[in-house]
Amino acid sequence: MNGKGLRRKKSALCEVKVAVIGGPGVGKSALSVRFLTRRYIGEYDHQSETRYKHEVLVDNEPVLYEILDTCPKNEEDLPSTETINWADGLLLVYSIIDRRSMSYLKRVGSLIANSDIPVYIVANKNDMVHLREVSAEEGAILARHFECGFSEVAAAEMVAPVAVVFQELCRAVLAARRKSKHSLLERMLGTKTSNLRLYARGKSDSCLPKD
Ligand SMILES: Nc1nc2c(ncn2[C@@H]2O[C@H](COP(=O)(O)OP(=O)(O)OP(=O)(O)O)[C@@H](O)[C@H]2O)c(=O)[nH]1
Repeated sequence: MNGKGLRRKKSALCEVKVAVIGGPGVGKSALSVRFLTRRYIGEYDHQSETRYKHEVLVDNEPVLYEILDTCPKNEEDLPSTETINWADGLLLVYSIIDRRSMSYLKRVGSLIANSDIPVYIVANKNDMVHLREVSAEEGAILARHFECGFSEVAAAEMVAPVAVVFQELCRAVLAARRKSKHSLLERMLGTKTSNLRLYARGKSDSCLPKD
C-alpha cells in the first residue's frame, strides 16, 4: 500500500486487443504511433506486422491496449483468420485519397461477414482533400453496412481525433463483452438478466464496463 491508498491490482486492468487493418500505405502505422506516442512520424521502415502495448484511461478506467499494426504485402494480402481471431476489435483503415483502399476494406468485410467482432472504420489522410477519391458519404455508407462507428482523420495533423477512434473501438469491445456475458447468464439461468445486477468478480469480469 502506498500513501495515496491501495495500489491498483494488476487484475483490475482491462485488456483490449486491436488489430489495425487496411490496404498498403493507408497510414496504419502513422495512426498507431500517433495514438501510442502522440507524435506523427512520416515514414516507417517495417516489412512485417508490429505489436505494441499501451495503457490509457478510457472513461476513467485503465485499459491496456495491445495493438497489432498489420502490414499487407499488397492489395490482395488480406488479414489472416489467426489475426481476426486474435483481436477483440478491428480498426479498419482506408485513405480518402486511395479508392483501392476502400475496396480492400470491402473485401475484409466479406471475410468477417459471419463474425460479430466489433469494428470501427477510420478514413485517414483528410488533410489531403484536394486529392480526395473517396467521399465522406461513401465512408458513412460502409460504416452503416458494418454497423459500426466511422470518422475521417489525419494522423499527420492532430492527436485527439485519432485517440477518439481508439477509445470508441474500446467502448464497442466492452459493450460486446457485456452483451455476451448477459446472454451467457440468460442461457444459464433461463431468464432475462436485464433487471439483475451482475456480481462482478475475478479477472475477466474486471474488463466489463460498470452497469
Ligand atoms: N498527408 C498524409 N500522409 C499520411 C498520413 N498518414 C500517413 N501518411 C503517409 O502515408 C504513408 C504511409 O503511411 P504508413 O503509416 O506507413 O502506412 P501503413 O498503412 O502503415 O503502410 P504499410 O504498413 O506499408 O501498409 C507515409 O508516407 C506517411 O507519411 C496523413 O494523415 N496525411
